[in-house]
Amino acid sequence: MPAAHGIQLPPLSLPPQLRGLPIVPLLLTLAASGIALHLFRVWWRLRHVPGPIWANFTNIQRVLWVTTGRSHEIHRDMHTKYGEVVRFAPNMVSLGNPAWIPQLYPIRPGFPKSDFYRVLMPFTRTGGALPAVFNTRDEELHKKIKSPIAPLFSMSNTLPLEVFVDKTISVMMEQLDKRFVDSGVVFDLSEWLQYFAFDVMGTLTFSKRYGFLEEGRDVNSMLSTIWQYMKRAAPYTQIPWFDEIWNKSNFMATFRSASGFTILGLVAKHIADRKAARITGKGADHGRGDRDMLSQFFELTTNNASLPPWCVTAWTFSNVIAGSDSTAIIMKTVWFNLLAYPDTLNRLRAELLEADRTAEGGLTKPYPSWKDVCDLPYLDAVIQEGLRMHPPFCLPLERVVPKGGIAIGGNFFPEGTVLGMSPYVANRHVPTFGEDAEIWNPDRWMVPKELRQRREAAIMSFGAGRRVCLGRHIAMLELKKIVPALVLRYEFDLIDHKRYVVENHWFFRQYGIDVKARRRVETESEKKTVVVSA
Ligand code: HEM
Repeated sequence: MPAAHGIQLPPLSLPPQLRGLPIVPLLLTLAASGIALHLFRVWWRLRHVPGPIWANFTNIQRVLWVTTGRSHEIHRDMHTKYGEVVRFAPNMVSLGNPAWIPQLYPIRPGFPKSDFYRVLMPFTRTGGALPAVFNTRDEELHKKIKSPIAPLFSMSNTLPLEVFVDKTISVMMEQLDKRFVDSGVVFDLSEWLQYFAFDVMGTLTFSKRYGFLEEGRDVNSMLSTIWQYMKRAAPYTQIPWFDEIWNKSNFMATFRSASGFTILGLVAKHIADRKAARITGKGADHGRGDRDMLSQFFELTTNNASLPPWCVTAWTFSNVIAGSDSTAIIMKTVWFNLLAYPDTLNRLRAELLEADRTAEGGLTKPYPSWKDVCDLPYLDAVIQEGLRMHPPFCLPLERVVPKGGIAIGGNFFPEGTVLGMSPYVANRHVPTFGEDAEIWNPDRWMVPKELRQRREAAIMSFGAGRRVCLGRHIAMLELKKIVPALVLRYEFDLIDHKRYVVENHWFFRQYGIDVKARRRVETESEKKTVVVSA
């Protein structure tokens, strides 16, 4: 043994009583016993819950499910195989019966979101992880940042925004007419619906379209950036402790751009521009005294000093990330299915034409107003069915069982267990939605009131309870505006329904609604149009 600083170290040797024992095998046995004991305890905790064997011991398989892009179907198949309660991971159980929604997603606090949602927080080296209304798990903080903006999203505050939806519709139609109508050019309708949904949210939030519709492309790669962000984040949601080390540490962020950074950059730019405009007195105003949402966000912080300084960023980030893709996904689902099932499209068009004939003065021109169409039963059924078929968020919406544990459906889940229900699974629950739950059938909503209400309460597309979607009225406004507007103006020929592709990485993505467009021959009443300027 070499001397350190001249001190002679004694040779390493075992105590005499241990000499002769097989130390290495002993250590290995001890380690193996420790691991076996740990795995036994992990399994024991939720041993009563059925599921695939590996789910008792590791999260790895559920991470892999998400990487396939088909986790929604895998989750559904797991429920078909194991029943309404399935163990997906050592501490995570998926529930599949919508009757349990009120227990799992109560209105009262005390059933917080799981670490899944922390993964979805954008992270920067200087600012750390940014909590937004959607992803914060801290219930106090959630209340603090949600309460001030909740009134902005009420139905009565949403309706005045209709004029901006109209403007965006007119830009879309101008572009479709110019580029595709009667030219025989095939285009992907799904892309244009996505451009529309984003440009509507851009208008509502910043008084500016992002320019997707005018340019007919993904300007500044914003759409692909959001998609890449989701795609990258989705597998980590299944193993959040790893995200903490890998994506949410300053050390790692030194070497690569942090998650959500680009979108935050875009949000920050809009906020900075607006601050500058406010100083020069050129803040955005819609001209009717209504201010865009960013202006309203600023006003809220001016009057409330107790709000955290990053509030405006968090609210705006929510609008960009939670409000556009989600609505686009439903628009695409509705349109793909209307085209794939032309009977349903014809029936919807007949309902709209009938309304045009019978309503006093006909439907509002050039696009039906919300008031004209909001109560049309078949339109409503079509939108509900679109929401049911492809909910945009398609992994279990996870919550953590509070102190004392909870019994749901005859199963007891101890405190700390993560429970979740996937909207895709709940929305296909056969006893609730019928044997044909896998298939597009708007008629399932044209049923007696009581059954319809039961189905409405069972649909999980907007989430439920305390954390139900804040923007659902805005989404319904957009959906009930764009669908009739396109139905009345165009005939689309779907080239091949097999080109339609869906992928799920927490958000759904669909593409391949390849169509040719023609102008529909309008009735006399429809020809009485008025011009809406963009
Ligand atoms: C069809 C369109 C939409 C669907 C299906 C949808 C779906 C959802 C779902 C499922 C949740 C709850 C997620 C959970 O529990 O983990 C949610 C929350 C939320 N959504 Fe939406 N959303 C849509 C449109 C919008 C729009 C247009 C906005 C904003 C303009 C928006 C803003 C929000 C916000 C802020 C939350 C968080 C609410 C909270 O935690 O208190 N959403 N949405």
